[in-house]
Amino acid sequence: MLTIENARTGMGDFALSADLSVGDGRRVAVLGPSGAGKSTLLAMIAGFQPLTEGVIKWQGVKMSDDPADRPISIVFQDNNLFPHLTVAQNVGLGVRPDLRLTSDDRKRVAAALARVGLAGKEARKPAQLSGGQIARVALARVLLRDRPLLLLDEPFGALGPALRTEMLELVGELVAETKATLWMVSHNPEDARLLSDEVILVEGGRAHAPVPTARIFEHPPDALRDYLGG
Ligand SMILES: Nc1ncnc2c1ncn2[C@@H]1O[C@H](COP(=O)(O)OP(=O)(O)OP(=O)(O)O)[C@@H](O)[C@H]1O
Repeated sequence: MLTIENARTGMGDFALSADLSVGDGRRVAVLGPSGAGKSTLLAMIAGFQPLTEGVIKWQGVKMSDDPADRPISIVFQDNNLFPHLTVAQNVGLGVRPDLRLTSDDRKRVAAALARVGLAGKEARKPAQLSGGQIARVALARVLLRDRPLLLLDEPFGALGPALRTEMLELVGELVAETKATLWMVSHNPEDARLLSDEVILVEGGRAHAPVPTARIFEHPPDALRDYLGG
């Protein structure tokens, strides 16, 4: 379980607080108005955004201050690929940041790429891939890292609706296979409906406790009513 206890952070005149927990294997959509602090919440969990108060615990133990030591993979909107590295190298970074891959590592990279539908694309550079394929490379890296918490910060926001649905379905399969807990920031409530069990609403300087997705759609809070069309 991930527990955020009385946590608070701030940047300039912006402040965000959170006091909530999410069980293992849950799929959580993080929704809320633009600028409300959705990315900030993920950055707090990942360790990029320091807390001014409170603590974040994983399985009851305070997480390391070093983001690299946290049990987390994070994918951002730009999919954080290095343009000068090949697809295989970009994925290999997930296991060995110095890219000294053993033959066993290379097999695992190839298997992860095959799992996301990119068999045979190992030697390409990101510029030689479509938007959907780039997103798949980022997911192959996540698969290889095999961390129990997967944080997605709008990684499919630039894709068209059909492709986005396809990618969300793939994410659903991958988290089911790896039993990871998913935290997904989205601007699109349909993404939440498709993939999440629970919704965390971020608004008014607060990340609220998770609510079952169905209940959010039946009784949308004011902050979501506009883009839920209610
Ligand atoms: N470096 C900074 N200094 C001061 N304020 C900042 C800084 N970076 C972000 N902010 C503010 O922090 C708030 C939260 O930003 P954040 O990116 O977490 O929101 P968000 O809900 O993810 O937004 P969006 O949906 O538009 O991506 C915003 O109001 C933003 O203006």
